[in-house]
Amino acid sequence: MAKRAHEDPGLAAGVEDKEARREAKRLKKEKAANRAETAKNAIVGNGEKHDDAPENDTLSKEERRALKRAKKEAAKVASADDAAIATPTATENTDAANKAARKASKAAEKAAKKATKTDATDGIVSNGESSTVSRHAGAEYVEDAGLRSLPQSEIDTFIKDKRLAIEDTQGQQLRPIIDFKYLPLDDDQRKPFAGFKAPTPIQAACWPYLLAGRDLVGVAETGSGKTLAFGVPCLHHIAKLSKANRKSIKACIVTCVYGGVSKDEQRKLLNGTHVVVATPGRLNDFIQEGSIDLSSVQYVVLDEADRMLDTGFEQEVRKIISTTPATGRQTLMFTATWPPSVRELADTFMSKPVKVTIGDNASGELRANTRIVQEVEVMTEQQDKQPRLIQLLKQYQSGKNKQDRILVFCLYKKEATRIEEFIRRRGFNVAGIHGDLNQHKRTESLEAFKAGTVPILVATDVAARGLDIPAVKLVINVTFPLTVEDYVHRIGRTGRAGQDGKAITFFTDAEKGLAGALINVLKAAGQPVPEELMKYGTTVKKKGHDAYGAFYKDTTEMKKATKITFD
Ligand SMILES: Nc1ncnc2c1ncn2[C@@H]1O[C@H](COP(=O)(O)OP(=O)(O)OP(=O)(O)O)[C@@H](O)[C@H]1O
Repeated sequence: MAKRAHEDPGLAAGVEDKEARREAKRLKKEKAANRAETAKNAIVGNGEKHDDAPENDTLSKEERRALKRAKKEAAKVASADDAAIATPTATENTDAANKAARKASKAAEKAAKKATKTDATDGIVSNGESSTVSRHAGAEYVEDAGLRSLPQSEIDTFIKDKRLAIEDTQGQQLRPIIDFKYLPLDDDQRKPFAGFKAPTPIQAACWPYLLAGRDLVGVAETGSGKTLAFGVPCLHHIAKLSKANRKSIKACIVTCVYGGVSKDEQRKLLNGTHVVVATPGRLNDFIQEGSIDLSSVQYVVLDEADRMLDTGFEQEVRKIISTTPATGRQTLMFTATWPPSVRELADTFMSKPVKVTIGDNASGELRANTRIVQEVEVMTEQQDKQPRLIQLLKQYQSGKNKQDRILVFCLYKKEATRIEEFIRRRGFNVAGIHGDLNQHKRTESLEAFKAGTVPILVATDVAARGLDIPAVKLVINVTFPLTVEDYVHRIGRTGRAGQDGKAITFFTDAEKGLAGALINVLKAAGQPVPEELMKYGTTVKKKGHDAYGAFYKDTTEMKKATKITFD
């Protein structure tokens, strides 16, 4: 039974020791409070603490271990305390307890010091002010002095001219990196854009937030350079890791670009890989068979994010994300189209993301690249399509344009095969890419088209998204896709990287349900709307197709956010 100190004078020394231990504990608590204060200072603009500035997230593995040790020691001290109370003769234990208390206190102090240091280096210096956002361990962004010293008017002009909107519920304000020279990279990391003049708007706007470790949704038209927008900070992040910490997969980029490469080949490549780029299905296959481990991943990108989150892929993506760390993970979503049906779902994977939208489109309306001239030809008869297609091919591949690349989209694999054959029989040099062809054939077709040796490629929607084929002059939609989002992606294979492009679309009664949404896309891009299309009406069906409709909720945009004005 516990004895009180005054009942036994022999306990006096023990009481003093206890006092000392209490003092040690108090000190430790104080340090923890300081540490919490440091974390609290990891705030963004509006003074709210960032949800994800948890103590442990900012610590390295080593630091976490030290903290764990410290906690253990503290627990030992606590039990030693109890023992001292419970056993009058516990004085002989107090030396050990004192030692443990000192050790625990020291370890906690060390961890706190390290943590403070980490928090400090996670800081962001922007506009001359020093503030801290410790979203992810190691995330560090110090705004370049040159960028900081630019007159605000120059930044404002850039934002206005590029029609850039940044929404951040955290109110963090970071200047867009309007010139490559303001990127904190070494020479090696500059190679991917060595030939480019300036960052594209989506790159300029996203880079600072991504380098600062923030979660982010980036919405920008097709061909606007989104790949480097997430790729550059990804590689920078990995390059910064110590060799020991770089052993496993650190970044995972999930895309829906067509797959089909042999598993064996890919499995071999996984060894020693830092970045994995994969389709959801293949990635889950590897996770299930245990050939890939994403538990050390710190950077997750959903490219073509709307597609990744729609009914076809959502569960696959959920499974993948559940195998990555829940905290300390930076999650990014990039897309050219951002239907309301997936916005709320997207939020469930991210923590207070910044939203960057290019093109006066803060609400994320469905928008096509405005450099693409869009023509819609309404046809009453399906059989009118083939002769018209040949007419167009002749027209656009004549004289000096003989080798111009033309991408012809069909809806179904069988249709694509039929159209490819039909075009070939008419004397054109053509290749095909669709799901019925084996990977070897697909790659061969794609390479020939890219190289320009085969200037016409007939494709299904496997080639609608993500494929970057330079200098496609014309996209012809022989059959309209199942959604208007897919239409925007299909035509987005032309007009890339600042070039002009053209898209000609055959539209028949069969697609009349999509007429309203198509009219909106045409109008938003300043394109003419043919009378014959208007006759189908302008109603936009919320549930155009299962792939987008099943989870449709008539939500407004993302949660209310502060629009940054950079004043
Ligand atoms: N800063 C830049 N200046 C000029 N060209 C660039 C720049 N950044 C990227 N590009 C080029 O622009 C093209 C399109 O880029 P990318 O494929 O990243 O577009 P995207 O926005 O991801 O398109 P999509 O939505 O269709 O997938 C690529 O050929 C890329 O090399």
